[in-house]
Amino acid sequence: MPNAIATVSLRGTLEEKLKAAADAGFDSVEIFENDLIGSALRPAQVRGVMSDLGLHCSLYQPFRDFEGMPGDLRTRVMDRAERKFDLMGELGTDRILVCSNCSPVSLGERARIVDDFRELGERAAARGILVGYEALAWGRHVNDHRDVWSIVKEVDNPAIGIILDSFHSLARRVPSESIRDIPGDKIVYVQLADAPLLDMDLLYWSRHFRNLPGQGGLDLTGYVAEILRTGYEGPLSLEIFNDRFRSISSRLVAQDGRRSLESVRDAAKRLLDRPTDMPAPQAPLGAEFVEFTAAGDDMARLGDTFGTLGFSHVGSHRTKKVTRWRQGNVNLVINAEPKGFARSYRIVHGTSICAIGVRVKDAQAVMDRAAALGIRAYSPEGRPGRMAMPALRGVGGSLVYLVEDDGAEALWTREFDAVPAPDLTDDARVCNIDHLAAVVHNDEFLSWQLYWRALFGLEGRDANDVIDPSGLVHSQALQSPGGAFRLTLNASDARETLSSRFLAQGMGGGFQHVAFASDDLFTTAAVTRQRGAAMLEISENYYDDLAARFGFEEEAATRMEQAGMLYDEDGDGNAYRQLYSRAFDKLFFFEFVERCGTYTGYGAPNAGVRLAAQNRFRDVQEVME
Ligand SMILES: O=C(O)c1ccc(O)c(O)c1
Ligand SMILES: [Mg+2]
Repeated sequence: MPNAIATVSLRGTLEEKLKAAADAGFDSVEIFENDLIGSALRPAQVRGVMSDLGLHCSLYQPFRDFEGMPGDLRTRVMDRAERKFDLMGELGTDRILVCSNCSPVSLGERARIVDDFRELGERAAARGILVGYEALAWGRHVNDHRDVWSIVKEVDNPAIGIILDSFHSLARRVPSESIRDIPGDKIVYVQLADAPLLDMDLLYWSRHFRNLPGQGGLDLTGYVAEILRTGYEGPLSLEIFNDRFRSISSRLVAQDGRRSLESVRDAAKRLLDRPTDMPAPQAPLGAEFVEFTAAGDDMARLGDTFGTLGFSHVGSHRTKKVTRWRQGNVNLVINAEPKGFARSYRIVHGTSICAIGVRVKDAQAVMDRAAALGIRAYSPEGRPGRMAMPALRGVGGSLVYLVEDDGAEALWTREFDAVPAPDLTDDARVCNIDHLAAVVHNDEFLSWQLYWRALFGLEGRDANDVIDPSGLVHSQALQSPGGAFRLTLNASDARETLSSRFLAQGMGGGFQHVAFASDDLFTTAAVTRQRGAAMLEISENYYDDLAARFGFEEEAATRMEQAGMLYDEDGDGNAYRQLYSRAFDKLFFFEFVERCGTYTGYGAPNAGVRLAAQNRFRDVQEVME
C-alpha cells in the first residue's frame, strides 16, 4: 500500500513541495489545484519534475461544485470537467477528486446527483479516468461518506467511486464501521488527517487545524483498520491543511508524514491481528537516568546543587569524567568529558540535560522500530560497537538511551566505581522520576509528540494553555499507558516567556526540568531547606486563595507557605503537592512532587503561579547583574 502526500500539506513552491515529498520517500503526490495554478511550471513540466524525482501524481484535486447544478450551469460544469481531464493527461494522472457541492445554487435532489455522476462517469471512462466522490463535512446537501457511498452505488459506473477522507468522517463522528459496507475496489483514494479535538466550525477546523495521524485526537487507527479490511490497496495519502505546516520546514513535515503513515498503518494492522513490518511500540518502564553535560566549575556547582536536593555522589566512571548521583531510584549523571557527544551538546546548548535513559524490555526491538520509522540511531564516530547502551537521536538533538530493564544495575556496576556513600540521616524521600518536562519550539511541538507516540506508544493526556506573565505557553502531557513514564512538552510563540527564554539561551529545544516523586513532600521540603537548596518562593496571595478554595485551616496553609509548596486536588479528592527549585543559571530547574491517591495531572492550576514566581526571580537576578 503506497504512501502519498497532498501538495497542500507542505510549504514552498510546487517544485519545493515535490522535492520534500520525494526526499522523505513518498511514492506519489496529490496535486492540489491551487499549487498548480500558482506555479510557473506547465503541467507537462510538472510531470517531468515528478518523474526526475521518482514520483508520480496519484490524484488531482479538488474538482468543486459539480453535482446538482441547475440549468446552463450543468453544461458548464461538464465542460469544465473535460478541460481538467485534458490537464490530467498532461500531468499523467488518472484519478480526480470531486468534493461534494457547497454552492448555494446547487440542487440536493438525489436523482439529479445520480444522473450527473452517470454522465461524468461516461465522459471519464472514455478518457480512462477514475472519479472519486468525497463528502466534505460542510457540503451543502451531501456531507457524510455514507451518503456518498449510497449515491456511488446507485450510479453504478466503473469510473465512479468513493474517496474517504478521515477528517470529514471523524469530525462528524460517522462510525468507522460504516466503511465495511464499501467494497475495496470502489474506493478510489484514501486521504488521512488527524486533528485536535476542538469544538469549532467544521470548515474552519478542517482548513487550519488538521495534523498528521498520531498528532491529534481522532481515531485514525480504527479508521485505517476499516479501510484495510475492505481490501483497498491504493495509496494512503496525507491531506493536511495546517497553518503551521504552511510555514515550517517542508522537510520536517514530509519526514514526520512518512513516520505517521508507517505508524498508523502498523497500529491498524495490529488492531486486525495482521502481520506487520516492525516490532510493536514499547512504552518505557521508567526513566533510568538523566544525563547533564557540565564541565569546569559547572561540574562542581551542579554536583553541589544535586547534594542540596538530597542526592549523593555514589559512583565515578572507570575511564571517563562522568559521575553518578543517586537518591531513591533516581540516577543523575554529570558528563564532563572533554570530547564526544556531551561536549558537542555543551558547546551548542551550554550546561544542560543532554540525554535521558529510559528503561525498556527489549532495546533491540525499540531500535528496529525506530529504524522503520526513520528515527536515527546514535553511534559515536569511529567507535563502532563501543556503545554500552544503544541510543537514539531525539527531536531536539539530545539522546535517548535505551536501558534494558533487567540489565540496569549491571550496567552501573560495570561502568562505574562505587564511591562510598556518606551515612545520610536526612533522607529527602525522593523515590523516582515522576516526569520530565521539555521545552520545544512551537514549530517542533507536533514533531516531538509524534516521536514519542509513534516510537514508544505514549498517550496524549492533559493539554493546557498556561499563562506566563509574558505570554501563552502550550503544554501537552504524554505518558505510558500505566503512567510509569511521563513527559510534558511546552512551547510558546511569545518572545519573553520562560519557555522562549530557555529556547533562546539554550539554543533550541530540550529538557528544562526534571520532577522527582517524593513519598513525603513536607520532609523533602525540610531536608532540602536544611541542606541549603535554593527553592522557589511562591506569592502569599496564592496561599490565601488556596485556603479559600480548599477550606484549609490557617495552620495547614501556613505550613505549605513556609515550605513554598503548591497544592492541587482532582474532583475525587486525590491530591498533588509540588515544590520547585530555583533555576540553575536561569536555564533548567527541578521539581519535587507527591501524588496522593490516584491524582494523574500535573497541577495545571498552579502553573501560572509558578511561572509568575520564576519571572519575579528572574527580575531580581537581572537587576543584581
Ligand atoms: O477544504 C476544502 O475545500 C477541501 C478540498 C478538498 C479536500 O479533499 C478536502 O478534504 C477539503
Ligand atoms: Mg479531502
